[in-house]
Amino acid sequence: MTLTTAELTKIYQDLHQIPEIGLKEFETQAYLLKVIATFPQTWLTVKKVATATLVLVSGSAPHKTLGWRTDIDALPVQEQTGLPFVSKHAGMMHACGHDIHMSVALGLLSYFATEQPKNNMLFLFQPAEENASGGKRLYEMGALDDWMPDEIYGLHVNPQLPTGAIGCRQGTLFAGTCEIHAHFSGKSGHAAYPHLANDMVVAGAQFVNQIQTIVSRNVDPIQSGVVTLGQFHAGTIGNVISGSAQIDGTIRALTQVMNQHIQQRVRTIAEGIALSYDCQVDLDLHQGGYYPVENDPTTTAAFIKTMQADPAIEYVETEPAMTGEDFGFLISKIHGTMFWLGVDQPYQLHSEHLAPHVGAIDKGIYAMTTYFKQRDAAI
Ligand SMILES: CC(=O)N[C@@H](CCC[C@H](N)C(=O)O)C(=O)O
Repeated sequence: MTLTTAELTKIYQDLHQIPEIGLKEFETQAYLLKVIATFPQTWLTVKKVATATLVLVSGSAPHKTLGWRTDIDALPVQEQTGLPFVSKHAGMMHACGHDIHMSVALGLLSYFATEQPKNNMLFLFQPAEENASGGKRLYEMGALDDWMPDEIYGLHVNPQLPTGAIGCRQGTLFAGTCEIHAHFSGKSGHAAYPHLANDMVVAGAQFVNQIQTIVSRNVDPIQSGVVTLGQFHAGTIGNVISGSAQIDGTIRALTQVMNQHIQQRVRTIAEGIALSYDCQVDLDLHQGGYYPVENDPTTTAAFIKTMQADPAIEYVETEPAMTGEDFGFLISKIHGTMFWLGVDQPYQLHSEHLAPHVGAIDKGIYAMTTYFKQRDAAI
């Protein structure tokens, strides 16, 4: 009854074709429910919460609950992979590998729906990892309360690791992030009369430049941080002075203290620009649940030991990464471990060309089935 490689490949290709933006994963949820309905249901209980799906696997002699979290949302990216199973949703793509994540989760669930564990297991198919802290939302609305896991685990694909390799580390795996949304408002006017207007292209450009000094001048060089401004919209035509500029970006840091320090510098610079350019700034710094992903010492030691002991698993000790994950929130509430699953690609996460190696699915399922069986017996 456990899903076969051919079935998992088909599931992956189907999911790849129906990417949806966070909190709108209706088709994805319907597809997941359809697949889950094909598993033996004897010890499964399925619950829907908006676009999230929670599945409890009731153990034979439960003492604890082991949690597995997968994210289900996609990105507003126009796919350019040329794959025969390309996204059917214009402007949307699984460019962060959540289609692989879901396939691994379904494979794992199909195994434990057939082989009953001793302890309970909770499978959380979570929306909105990319845009709206889906994990934090579910936790805070009490969706996990009845089935709260004692430990929680999750993975993320890694294009830079060989297919199926497992990458992990003690301590921080992923950075904490914080979105920057800055809107500058001045006075529009004719290009020929700058003295009668208040140009937000110039104010915005100064903001972009001054932000570059944060990492070079305000971050301890022994530590690290990133501030990327990925979006700048201002103006409509070359001979009109723009009265507004919208600039969006993201902060990354490996500790919450550093994240907050950088947030404060962004705030101060934005206010300084507003003062010196005599304009208004509306600044929204939004961290949500994107805390640093801090792996728990106990669960991570057990996980790494299992990975290293199995000759069929390629285990790699990885460095912390500046990618973010709203798993950071769940892992701040529930002890657990996150790890990378290699998908061997020349492209980065979020690239319109990303086409993860599908061979990673079986290997991810094998690694986690092995670990969960050992953990289930040990606790
Ligand atoms: C793995 C990955 O790429 N995660 C996203 C998480 C989004 C964080 C948030 N929306 C932000 O932009 O700060 C990432 O961009 O790292």
